[in-house]
Amino acid sequence: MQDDQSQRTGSRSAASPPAGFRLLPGRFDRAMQQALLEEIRAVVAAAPLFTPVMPRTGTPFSVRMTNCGPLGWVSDRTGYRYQPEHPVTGQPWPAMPQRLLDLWQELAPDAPPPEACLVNFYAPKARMGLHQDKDEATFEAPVVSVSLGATALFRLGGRSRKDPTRSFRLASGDVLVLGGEARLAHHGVDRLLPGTSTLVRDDGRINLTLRRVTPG
Ligand SMILES: O=C(O)CCC(=O)C(=O)O
Ligand SMILES: [Fe+2]
Repeated sequence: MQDDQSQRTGSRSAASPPAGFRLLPGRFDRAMQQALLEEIRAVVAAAPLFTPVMPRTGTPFSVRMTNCGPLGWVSDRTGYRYQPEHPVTGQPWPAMPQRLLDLWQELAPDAPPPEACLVNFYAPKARMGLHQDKDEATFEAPVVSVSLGATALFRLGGRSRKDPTRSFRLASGDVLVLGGEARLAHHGVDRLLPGTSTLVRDDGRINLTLRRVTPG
């Protein structure tokens, strides 16, 4: 028999996940998801979603983005980077909701506070290719990610792009932590599973990714 965790991670025959990987299914209940969604709506009202493009090629991402916190992650033809202002409005990013700062405190008590919360908005056909989160100047803190809305089929690999990958589902309210050995693990979203949540309208998904960018 598979236990619940191995069923979720599809890890029956694969190697065990890297140390520092944590999946907290249902960490946010529906009421907390709703409250967080309202806070993210306020963030998007102040800092509208933009469509990042790939460096050099200018190919648009299928995911639209914004940020909250002192720094925000952006991508344009000149590269990937963190910056204190919105690339279109030139305004500072809105503050990070206290609920997210509390989550970070709970999951990364020894790390300095998060500086960036990237807000990824996925329409039903959006995806995110396999990548590492490595634009930060420090990897001392974990990446903490919160999923809202449609379930994502998430892929997690290793530090090398060639390492084997495993797939699992990230449902609304799930929290994922990539720290320690897993901090530089490759990961991506293969696709969304339609009809899996009513939280975000039109089968959309929002992912919030909290990161420390500069050394503490
Ligand atoms: O949407 C997700 O679950 C992953 C997002 C991600 O990997 C990123 O923003 O770097
Ligand atoms: Fe990532």
